[in-house]
Amino acid sequence: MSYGQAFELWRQASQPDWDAYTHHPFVEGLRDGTLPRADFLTYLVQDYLFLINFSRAWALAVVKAGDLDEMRACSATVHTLLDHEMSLHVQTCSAAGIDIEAMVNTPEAMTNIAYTRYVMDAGLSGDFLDLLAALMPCVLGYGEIGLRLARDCVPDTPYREWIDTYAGADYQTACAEAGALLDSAIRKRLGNQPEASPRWAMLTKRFATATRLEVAFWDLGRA
Ligand SMILES: Cc1ncc(CN)c(N)n1
Repeated sequence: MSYGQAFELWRQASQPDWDAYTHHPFVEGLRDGTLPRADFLTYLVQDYLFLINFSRAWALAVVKAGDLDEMRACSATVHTLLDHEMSLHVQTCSAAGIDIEAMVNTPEAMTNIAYTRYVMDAGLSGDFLDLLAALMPCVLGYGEIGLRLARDCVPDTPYREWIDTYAGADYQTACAEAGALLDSAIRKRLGNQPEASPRWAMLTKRFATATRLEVAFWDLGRA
């Protein structure tokens, strides 16, 4: 599955952090089923809080978009986050006796604050491309992780539902559309040779920083 040209270039430029993100011990624990349930639930509650702020950042992308097609693509992502991805968190936590009130009343971990506010700042202080560069590791990294784990996980991992959410058609379509949005937004603003633009290095750096914040986010589940 390809998520577009800019993603491929930024992904390569962000090594070895990209692999540290997508092959983190937490991810391997999901794959082989050894991740302790308590760690998973700690992560899921923090991730629920993360997704609330992350949805706000995609809503900011609607504001920063340059035309109706970009607005539609960003608002579709807000909808996917709020009405699909977060259901996984609510249902899994509810089955473990953690209700929504308990989730929203959990204090945000510092790493969580650092990540979502970094993304929000990219959008507030920068333009649409700055914001997209900071948003992409989240969306596309989980797409890549989901596909790999669906292929390589042990058959009886208790984390099959999580894996299926990110490997599933809905999430993979969202990834393909996000990658296409990124390529088209770059082409519209920087032309056909974006790597030659003076902005390219900063955009690459934003993607790399968000990737490092993803690595740190997995560690929340180990608290
Ligand atoms: C921290 C984080 N990064 C990415 C995703 C996938 N949208 C997520 N749910 N949480």
